[in-house]
Amino acid sequence: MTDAPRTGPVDATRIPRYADPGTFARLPRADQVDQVDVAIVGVPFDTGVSYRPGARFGPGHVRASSKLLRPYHPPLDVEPFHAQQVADAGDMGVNPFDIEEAIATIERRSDELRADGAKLLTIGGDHTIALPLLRSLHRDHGPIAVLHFDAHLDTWDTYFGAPYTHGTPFRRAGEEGLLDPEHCMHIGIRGPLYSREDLADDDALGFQIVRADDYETGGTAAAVERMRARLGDRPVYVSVDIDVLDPAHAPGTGTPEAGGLTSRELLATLRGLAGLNLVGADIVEVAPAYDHAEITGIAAAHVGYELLSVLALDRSGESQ
Ligand SMILES: N=C(N)NCCCC(=O)O
Ligand SMILES: [Zn+2]
Ligand SMILES: [Zn+2]
Repeated sequence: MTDAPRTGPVDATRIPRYADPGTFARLPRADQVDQVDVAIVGVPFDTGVSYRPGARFGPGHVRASSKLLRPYHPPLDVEPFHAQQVADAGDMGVNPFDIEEAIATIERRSDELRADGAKLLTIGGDHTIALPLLRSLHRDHGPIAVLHFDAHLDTWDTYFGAPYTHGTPFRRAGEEGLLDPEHCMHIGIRGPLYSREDLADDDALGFQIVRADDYETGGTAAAVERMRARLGDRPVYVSVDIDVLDPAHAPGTGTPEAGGLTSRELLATLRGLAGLNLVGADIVEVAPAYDHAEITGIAAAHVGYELLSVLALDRSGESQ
């Protein structure tokens, strides 16, 4: 990274926030800057869902809900848009009628967008998209420590015989050798399963679990401690299914489950990643048709801001 001046967001004291076509956080487009450290990229795809559709509209909604973000992050003492060049690379053009073609496109576009060293923060889209993104990252980093925030395990085998769905990406990733089984973790798991075997299968893939209920007993600090111990110094991919939040904090999603994290707990947990080796991240399952007053969109935008802030600390070599 050089000390070249960075192009930051549009100044909200000169051009009102609601005035322009929406990039994430009013950042420049990728084609407006010389070099990109972190690319925000939308993946408007929801053909993998098992219940409510609509996450294909997630990228636009999260961008629209991100206009109020400001340049300075006090708890981490970092300016995520100045410590690194962040830019919005727009949306991938993925086929809504052919899941296998869609995931091949996502994998190829991830390779292309990362070719010059940019890291990706991807906005879904349903959780299916994590599989091709991990395939792409595995080529550069080998087995990945996946930190997965979700109400659901997403390690099921098939739905209606279909192997590529939003409930199965981490099962496929494990089978394909993309995961580092000593260093993966789910956070926020809760609710009914199909059977006991779901947990045994999940365990065999290498996931440890911080359950949503664990926040009741140990609080955020204990969750962060377990998370950091599990991830160590491995290359970490952070996958945030917005349904990790309680439906009160994220109604706009396709498979809501009661009893989830508050947005404060999620944001504070993400902050606990400072200093770890993040190689990429996604925010998935935002389905705006079920949202109200941008509750879910704003939560997702702040998740993005926390991720960009810990990425900035990675790059500058600072840590908490
Ligand atoms: N939201 C995600 N990623 N997965 C949910 C799968 C839930 C199910 O239909 O059993
Ligand atoms: Zn989920
Ligand atoms: Zn999920």
